[in-house]
Amino acid sequence: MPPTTPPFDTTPIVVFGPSGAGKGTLLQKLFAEFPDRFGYSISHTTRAPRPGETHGKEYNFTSMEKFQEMVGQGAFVEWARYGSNCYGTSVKAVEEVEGRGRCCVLEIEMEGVKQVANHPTFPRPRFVFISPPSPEVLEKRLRSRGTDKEEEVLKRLEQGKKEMEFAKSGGVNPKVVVNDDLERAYKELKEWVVGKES
Ligand SMILES: Nc1ncnc2c1ncn2[C@@H]1O[C@H](COP(=O)(O)OP(=O)(O)OP(=O)(O)O)[C@@H](O)[C@H]1O
Repeated sequence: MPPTTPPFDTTPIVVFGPSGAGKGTLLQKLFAEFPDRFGYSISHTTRAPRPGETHGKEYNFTSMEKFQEMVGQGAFVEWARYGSNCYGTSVKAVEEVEGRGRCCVLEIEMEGVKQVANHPTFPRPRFVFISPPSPEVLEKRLRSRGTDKEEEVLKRLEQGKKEMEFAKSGGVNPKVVVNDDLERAYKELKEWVVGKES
């Protein structure tokens, strides 16, 4: 699969998969190997900025009223409410990454993936699902990552099952990369993302 339009294909890439499957680990490798090729979009949020956070840098901070207005206008590729705050990726934020000549990478969860796939105007991105080799390995990785309490681990595993079912359901028909051996999985992801030229 060669790179397409000059200098390369900037069609956004949606990365999803169970928590602990290795999305962050794989993307970190990709961004490190290709520092000028990819970018994350700046999300909108209704939560207040934390000390040190700047509007337009970490997030586009916005009021709930404005956020809801944008939802009504179809301005978000995907959005969600977590607790009392809303978070979303705007079409414009994705286009800004493309405008900088970079390929926008969206690392999102299942509900967001469904919204992206069903968005009325947003062009279809490329979908890749990062799968753990097995549920047992996923559990082991989540535990050895050591970032979550027991209750959180169980919640992530439960949600992970739903993500696995969704990926198989044919809704978005993603490229599937099984993250068994990290170097092998990375090579497969890289070849799918950038082609075999690198
Ligand atoms: N191929 C692999 N073999 C062994 N361990 C791995 C592999 N890939 C990732 N890991 C480890 O598994 C854990 C989970 O990986 P990571 O944090 O990248 O997952 P994630 O999908 O980004 O999770 P989240 O959605 O919660 O951010 C980490 O401790 C990571 O170092």
